Amino acid sequence: MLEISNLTKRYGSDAAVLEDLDLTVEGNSVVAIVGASGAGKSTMLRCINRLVEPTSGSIKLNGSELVTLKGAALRQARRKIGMVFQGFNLIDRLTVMENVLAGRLGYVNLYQAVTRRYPQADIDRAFALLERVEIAHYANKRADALSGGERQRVGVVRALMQEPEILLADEPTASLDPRTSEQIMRLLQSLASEMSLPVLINIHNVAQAKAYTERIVGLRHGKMIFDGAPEDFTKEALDAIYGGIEAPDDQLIETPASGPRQGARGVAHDSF
Ligand SMILES: Nc1ncnc2c1ncn2[C@@H]1O[C@H](COP(=O)(O)OP(=O)(O)OP(=O)(O)O)[C@@H](O)[C@H]1O
Repeated sequence: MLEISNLTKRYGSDAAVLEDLDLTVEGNSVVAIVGASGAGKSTMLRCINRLVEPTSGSIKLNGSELVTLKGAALRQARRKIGMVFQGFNLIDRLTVMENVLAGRLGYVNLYQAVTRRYPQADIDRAFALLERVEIAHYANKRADALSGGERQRVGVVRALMQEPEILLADEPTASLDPRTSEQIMRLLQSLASEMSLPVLINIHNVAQAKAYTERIVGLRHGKMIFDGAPEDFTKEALDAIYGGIEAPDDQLIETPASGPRQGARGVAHDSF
């Protein structure tokens, strides 16, 4: 379980980018973080994995305080936080398997890391996860030979190799075509439930947030102004979050069964 309380972040002496944020996310739960550009979505994820230092407040993962950690304790805690990135962050010249095993770097010793001699159990787990996301047949291919959707699956598996207690995804579908985006969202949703993982997804595409997550958190200027179920995410909530930018009505009526429509997605992504 993730418990964020009174989280505030200021960069230097600038105004707060996150202000007094409270958020609790249980295992299994997929939460979309939406908000206009600059609302503080990435800063929030980066505070959780401590790539950004929170100014004040508390972030607990399964009861352990993350904000005060330093050195080795921080490195150990970071292993428990899986990250999925918009640009996949793979090493192109390495194989899929090598990229995936990089998820174990926080666990193996220096010799194993440098020589890339991973324990057999790690290799077995990597294969099992690659099979789960249906790309095991690409294990020995170079990462740059894969399509965007396949690369993102590698990114997801690498994060899962960390045996994370939470998965953070920063715009995981923004570089993908609409159909592939939906597959990745569905995959994240299934994995959250199979692995009892809380998953936080920063996402600009409101239609996908509504279709593939069970809770939406809306940020505006660093404050949480919506926290509720997708069905309660009305046009008023959308307008409040996006500051009067007129949202097309059809963004609000999508369901997982029908899937987001091309038009709605285009507007959501381009407008926000
Ligand atoms: N390292 C930094 N130093 C100073 N200001 C920063 C830094 N990183 C982010 N900011 C500022 O913090 C605010 C929030 O940025 P953040 O990237 O968290 O927003 P976001 O909601 O993720 O936006 P986007 O959707 O465009 O990625 C912005 O005003 C940004 O300029």
